[in-house]
This record gives sequence, C-alpha cells and structure tokens, in this order.
Amino acid sequence: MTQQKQSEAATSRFIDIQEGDKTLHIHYNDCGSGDETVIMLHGSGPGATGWANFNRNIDPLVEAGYRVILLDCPGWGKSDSIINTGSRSDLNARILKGLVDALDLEKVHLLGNSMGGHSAVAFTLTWPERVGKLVLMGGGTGGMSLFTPMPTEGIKLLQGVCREPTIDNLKKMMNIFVYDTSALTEELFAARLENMLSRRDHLDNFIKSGEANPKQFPDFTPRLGEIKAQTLIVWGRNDRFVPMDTGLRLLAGIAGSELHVYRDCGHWAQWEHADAFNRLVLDFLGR
Ligand SMILES: O=C(O)CCC(=O)/C=C/C=C(\O)C(=O)O
Repeated sequence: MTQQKQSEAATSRFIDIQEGDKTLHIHYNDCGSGDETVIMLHGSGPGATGWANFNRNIDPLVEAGYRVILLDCPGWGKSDSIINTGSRSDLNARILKGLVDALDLEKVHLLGNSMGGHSAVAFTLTWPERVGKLVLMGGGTGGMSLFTPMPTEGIKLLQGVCREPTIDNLKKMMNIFVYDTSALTEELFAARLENMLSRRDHLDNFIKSGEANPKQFPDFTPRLGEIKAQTLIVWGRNDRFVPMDTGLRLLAGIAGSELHVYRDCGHWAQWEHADAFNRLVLDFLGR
C-alpha cells in the first residue's frame, strides 16, 4: 500500500442534524472536490467508521475527480450515540438526507458497505431524485437467507464483541471479516480496539437497540422494483456476515443492477480486494 494522501484529521467535519426531538452531532470526512460526489456509508461492526471501512478507496476516487464524503452514522465513530428502536436503515437515511441538504448536494452517488448498503437502499426508496448511482457491497437489505441460518456466525461474533469488547473477541470477529487473515496486522487490531473502547456508549446502545427492536434492518425485498438507479452489487464469495444470496435477491429485484462476486473474499471486498474494487467502481461510475 502506498502512503495515503488524504488524511482523516484534515478532512474531519461536524454537523448538527435534527432527528425527531433530538439534535445529533454528526461526524463526516469531506475529501477532494469535483462536480460529482460519492458518499460512502460504513458497516455496523463495533469500531467501524467511514474512515476505518474505506481508507483504501478514498484516494483513487478523489484522484479520478470525485468529491468523497464518509458519513459516520449515529452510534459510530465521532458521531453522537443513540438507542434506535425503529429501522436503523431509515434512521441512517434521514441523517444522510440532513447532510446532503446542508451541503446543498442535489444528487449523489451512494456506496454502502453492509449496514451502509441497507441505508443507501432506504435513502433511495425515500428520496430517489437525490440518487445518481448505487454501489451496494455486502448489503442492501435485511431479510432471510435461503442457505445460511440467521443470524450468521459473523453477526453473532459482532454482537459478542459489543457485549464483551476484548481484544480476543475482536480478533475472532475480524478473522472472519476477511478470507485471507494473513493481511490482518496487530496495528489494524489495535486501531479498531481503540475506536471501540473510546466509545463504549456506542457498543452499549447497539445492544440496547437490538433488545428494543431485533429487526434493526428491515427486509426491503418487496420494494426493490421501485429502484430505478443503476446499481452495482458487489459481494465476497466467502462472506460470513451477510450471505451472498442477499446479493442475488438485490439482483433479482433491482432492474438496472449487475452483480460482481470476488473469489477468495470475505465481507470486506473494498479492503481485501481494494485495487480491483476501486477499478470496478470507477468503471461503473464513469459509464
Ligand atoms: O446485520 C447486518 O445485516 C449488517 C451487518 C453489518 O453491517 C456488518 C458490518 C461489519 C463491517 O463491515 C465492519 O464493521 O467494518
């Protein structure tokens, strides 16, 4: 990996967004400039942030002339925490709407990882006129799998880390994020552990949210036909968090969609196969 050009500190921004009767202080990173904007939405793992999920994808998109915005959803990173009792996909979509309105962005491309994919679909269903293209990676809708018992082993480990945020539990979870564990370094584990432990409130509230409403990510399958945006669906063949047949459901439901499956790839295609993923996304956005 070459030295990263954009830095987290230099691109870090905050905004206050009204959510019901609360004002949430929301963190995002704003990188590069360009006529077209790509907003990246991270997954729901403990310690995830826009930067943690997408640090291998920012520079190539910025260098290709896109403005790249990474939103930390409520309950993650430096954004305010929240106990969420409704649809978290829709909560994140409302926060995203607040952000695009405040930044005066008429239309944006959305790139979502896992929960971020679910949230991108929720946003598209409610505000289709604000969406250019969609990239859904390892996510896009909740719902059952025909082949894999739910919750998946990955989601069970993820919940275990939130309940008991130890380095051992974190390593068990991260070891199945990816196909090739040799790429996971002690430095990466340490950064993720620091993210987690610096915001214990996020972990506690994630568990409380799940207890209040176990269906945080609703099944959008019956509504997928409403999506008109051109959509690139990306999956890892060896995903142990969100089963690959979720990608097939998205492909069947969204008329303007195509699916790319990486071999030797877990739930973090954007990280594990970063170079190929960046080329794929740039080709799709540029068409
Ligand atoms: O439960 C779901 O359907 C979503 C799970 C999810 O978002 C997991 C994401 C994990 C990461 O990508 C991460 O923590 O980096």
